Amino acid sequence: MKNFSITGIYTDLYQLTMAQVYFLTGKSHLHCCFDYFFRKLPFEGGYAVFAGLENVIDLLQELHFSKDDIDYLKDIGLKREFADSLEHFRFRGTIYAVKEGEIVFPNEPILRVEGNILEAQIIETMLLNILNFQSLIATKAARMKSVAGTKTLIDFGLRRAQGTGGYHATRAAIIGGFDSTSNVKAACDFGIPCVGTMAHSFVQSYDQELSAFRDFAANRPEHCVLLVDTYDTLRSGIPNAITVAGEMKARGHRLQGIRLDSGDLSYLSKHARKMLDDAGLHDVKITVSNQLDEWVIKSLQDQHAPIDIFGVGTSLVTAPPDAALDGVYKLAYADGKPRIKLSENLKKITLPDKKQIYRTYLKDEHHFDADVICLQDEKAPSVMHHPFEPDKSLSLTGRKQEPLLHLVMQNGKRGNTPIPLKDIARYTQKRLRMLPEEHKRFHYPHTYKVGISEQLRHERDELKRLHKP
Ligand SMILES: Nc1ncnc2c1ncn2[C@@H]1O[C@H](COP(=O)(O)OP(=O)(O)OP(=O)(O)O)[C@@H](O)[C@H]1O
Ligand SMILES: O=P(O)(O)OC[C@H]1O[C@H](OP(=O)(O)OP(=O)(O)O)[C@H](O)[C@@H]1O
Ligand SMILES: O=C(O)c1cccnc1
Repeated sequence: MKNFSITGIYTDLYQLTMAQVYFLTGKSHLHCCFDYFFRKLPFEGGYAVFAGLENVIDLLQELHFSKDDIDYLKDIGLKREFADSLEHFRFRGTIYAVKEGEIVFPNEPILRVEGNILEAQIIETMLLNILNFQSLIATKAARMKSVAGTKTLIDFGLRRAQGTGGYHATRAAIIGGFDSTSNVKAACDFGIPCVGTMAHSFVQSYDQELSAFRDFAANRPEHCVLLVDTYDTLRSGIPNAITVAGEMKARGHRLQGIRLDSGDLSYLSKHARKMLDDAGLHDVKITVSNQLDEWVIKSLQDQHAPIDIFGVGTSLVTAPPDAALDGVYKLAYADGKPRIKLSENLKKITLPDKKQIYRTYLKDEHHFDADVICLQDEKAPSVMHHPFEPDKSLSLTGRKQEPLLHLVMQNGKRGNTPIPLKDIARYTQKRLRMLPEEHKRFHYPHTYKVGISEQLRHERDELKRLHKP
């Protein structure tokens, strides 16, 4: 897998300023652990899809500071002694994480970085930047996939994305369930099927729509999808497409499809299907696009629109109404001791120490309905407590449980062979099938239970007492 060329300065200045203090005060080797977790599910949904892990591992393996980076850091005021030491910086930490593509929930320590405080601090911004964005987009994509079912989803988002974010958005879309992309660079780098139709400008540049279709078909007869809504979809676009399909057939080719990009997509697709079928073109596929999102796709499905392919841009890559996943990176352990961050807001008090997450299955053992966070070395807990409401608990006795955190990087080296994107995407769909339906509905999904073990609760409450003035 390839990545943008990213070096150690892909971070916030304060990470380096703190690292400088650790370096100059001889604390660089302090061992610590940071947890990555988020607090709020996006889209008022019932789950999130964890994405970006493989990119993080790849980047951490390569992470270094170039000579130019070091000169720049000196220019902006970092001390020469510290800046020069970065020439030898390499990430040598250890990472535990849930599998990429896993279904995850608020407050779960989805990923843990263990290392010296200098390296663990410097990587925070890059790690959050990648995981928050890709997890957000993978979750949005999964919502679209959940309503598109077996129909094809294409990412058309690059032009609408927040700058180069469109690159990783494509990767995340595939994890969430998209099939292909129009984004050539992402397709090339990540091994994703690369597809495309035609733009209105192509049709407009000809005096006749039919001539445009003919030239396009002649030039790419194996992959020809004609955009039929430039002038009049039913009276011009589709009849012209049918004419060209006939001509292609006579030359031993097949028109792959048509694309509708405006108007009532249900009404037009029904008429288009009938016109194509009446012409014997049963295998010509109908693609639609135009400001689609999960709600429009669901509505079109409910209207039984005979659409084969949905092309989605803006809503996929910008993920409205949530511009970001609120994932954070918090210190949980340092210098041999568990650490806590207190807050007036109970929900913002962090969970101390090195932890594990156990996923708990229903009796059928094919569906999961609760996760419990515990201390790393605990066996699967038999009871879980509500993290903030002391009276609420749930017995887990006799239930199948599965640890979610796995070693993915040890002392700076990848712990496994890279996982192909296709396999990650397959894993996401498999896990989504194991999540009960009530957590997947769009309106007021049932809240998935995430609790803490007795021992973790005890440790957290002791630390709270210790630090409360
Ligand atoms: N049958 C349908 N059911 C639900 N939503 C639809 C349907 N048809 C189209 N839409 C969606 O409605 C939104 C607006 O469509 P609208 O017809 O106003 O725009 P338009 O066709 O692009 O207009 P214009 O002709 O100016 O290009 C789009 O998000 C589109 O995907
Ligand atoms: O609506 P979105 O979900 O963002 O999907 C991407 C849109 O981008 C293209 O339109 P654009 O007007 O940019 O170019 P075109 O002339 O090819 O239609 C395409 O036709 C879609 O409508
Ligand atoms: O290939 C297409 O049809 C396409 C590509 C990008 C954006 N909209 C459409």
